[in-house]
Amino acid sequence: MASISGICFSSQSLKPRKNPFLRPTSSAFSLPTHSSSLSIPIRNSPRIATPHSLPRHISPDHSDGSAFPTKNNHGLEKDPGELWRRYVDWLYQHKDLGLFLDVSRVGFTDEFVTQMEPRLQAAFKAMEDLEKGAIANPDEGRMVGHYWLRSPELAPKPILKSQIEKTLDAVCDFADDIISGKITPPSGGRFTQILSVGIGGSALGPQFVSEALAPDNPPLKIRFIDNTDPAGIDHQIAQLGPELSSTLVLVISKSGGTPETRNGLLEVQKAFREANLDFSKQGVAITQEGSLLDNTARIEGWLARFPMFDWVGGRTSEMSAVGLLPAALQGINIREMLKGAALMDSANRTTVVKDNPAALLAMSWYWACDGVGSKDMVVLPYKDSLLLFSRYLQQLVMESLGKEFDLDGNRVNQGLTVYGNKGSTDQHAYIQQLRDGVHNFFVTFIEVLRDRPPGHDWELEPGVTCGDYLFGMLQGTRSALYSNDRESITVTVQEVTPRSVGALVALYERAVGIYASVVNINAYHQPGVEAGKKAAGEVLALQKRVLAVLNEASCKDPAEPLSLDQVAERCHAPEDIEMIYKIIAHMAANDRAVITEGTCGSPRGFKVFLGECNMDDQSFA
Ligand SMILES: O=P(O)(O)OC[C@H]1O[C@](O)(CO)[C@@H](O)[C@@H]1O
Repeated sequence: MASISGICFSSQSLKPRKNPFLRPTSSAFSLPTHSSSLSIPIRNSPRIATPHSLPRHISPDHSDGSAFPTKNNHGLEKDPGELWRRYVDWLYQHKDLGLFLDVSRVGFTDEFVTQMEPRLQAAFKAMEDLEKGAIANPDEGRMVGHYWLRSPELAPKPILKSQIEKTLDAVCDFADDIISGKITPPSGGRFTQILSVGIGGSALGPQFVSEALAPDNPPLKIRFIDNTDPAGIDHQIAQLGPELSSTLVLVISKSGGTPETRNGLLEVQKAFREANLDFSKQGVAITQEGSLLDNTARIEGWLARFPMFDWVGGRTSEMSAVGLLPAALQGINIREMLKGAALMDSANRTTVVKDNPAALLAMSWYWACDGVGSKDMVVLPYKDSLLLFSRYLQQLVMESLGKEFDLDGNRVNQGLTVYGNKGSTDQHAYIQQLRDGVHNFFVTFIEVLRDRPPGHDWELEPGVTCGDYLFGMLQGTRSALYSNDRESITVTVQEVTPRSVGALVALYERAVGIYASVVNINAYHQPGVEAGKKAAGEVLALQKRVLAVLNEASCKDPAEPLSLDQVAERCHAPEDIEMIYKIIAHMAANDRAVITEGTCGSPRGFKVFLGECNMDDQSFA
């Protein structure tokens, strides 16, 4: 009997069919009834005809008869004098932070601004209530308190204030003790590496901040396991090599039950066992009190545990222990990060729209994407160290705004797509399409004025430095895009410092919250993610049934393999035959089942049996 232990897929033979496990979570686009009492200002968009030029979820016939702002028929303003006046008129500056926000290259009209005013005022009120401890995440019945993390005095209860302060002190003390060598690994010497195990909001902030702010020679270097990809995990562990014995492992999970993170932990613990190391002496948990992870860490006596709070969401947890502990261990000044965030929060509490940078962002997003996500946000920092900002923002914005229903239960399929990388690198990749191709985006440039630390610059040709080129590329791209009616926002900071990074995080957290209020959605839950997790769980449950069926068959008659139809029937899941084929193919590729009489591209021909019969397996009984 011929056996094939690995198979290849033919795209022709595996035509997409309905996958019962991975049902779409949102149905096709449909028009909701908008029941909010406020009218939503929308634009007629005669500027450039695109399929998305009218908001899709809002009927233009407002019951209150409000007029739509009309737009300049000749595209965006091009007169240099007018543009300069618009730039000066709308430029926002935060003096203490050295941060500027330029929304002049977004073409909103005065009429649009006037019509947005009541919506933004309502959003400010909602934000004020949120900061005072309202249940701002109604689906989960939770307060939303990430702003208190940098201004504990604003926390609505003294106990919360003291929890925040105590945790911050504990983070600082622990990081100091690790760096100074007061706390040492069992093997002696000092901790030299951090291995951070976490995913989503429990990884993206720490990754962004590390890339942005870690010094060239940090006291501890950081690596991340942020997936359940075994090869990726092996790579990280292999890279640590003998330094595993001086690695501090941070296991970060708010819920304490995320499968990818649990798997990462189990894999790392196995590596520790194989190296004869005691994981508990090097493991640190950051999680909600009483979670599975917290209990494990407590029972196993891990080196330390830090709390995550119920009222801090994963994607807004950078200023909690989640972001602060890894940052502090890398020698990053976390109190400065908090200060930058607090200053930005304070600026964003004004109810004067023009003086409120988060509101200016939210208003510009609304204009640029018709309030329905009709255009994508391309984030282009012109600074290598801010490379991961777009990836960080991707979760913050898309997990917050990508919602099927609004707060009144109407199907709205909201969202705002975020992607990006860095300039000027992307000039030589996809900016060709941005300038000339499909007009489905607006850009956010992140500009950093300081090119290099003082005293390090030099002119690579008379009067021109390397940084001048970077500056020129940014300004040139901004102009070239605008001349072809592509809108952009520019956020400028003096330098990439803990303070400016804290301010950027706070700016976007607030902009997302305000935008969500304006479009009437809950920014603080993520029901769609649960659907994918549930479906993945169902696939794994089916795999267990398949294994049990194969095992039972092998025990009865090892010489008689089963067809896919037989396996599906014995699993009582004939409708899941495609998934069963994929499960078997995956196991075969990993030497965990033997497929006989099969050929690539014709799954129906496969017959399958398990190499060994496990008489103890009662799972199918
Ligand atoms: O910190 P946790 O609970 O492991 O969750 C990780 C991530 O998973 C999500 O819940 C989505 O699955 C994110 O919101 C979160 O940041």
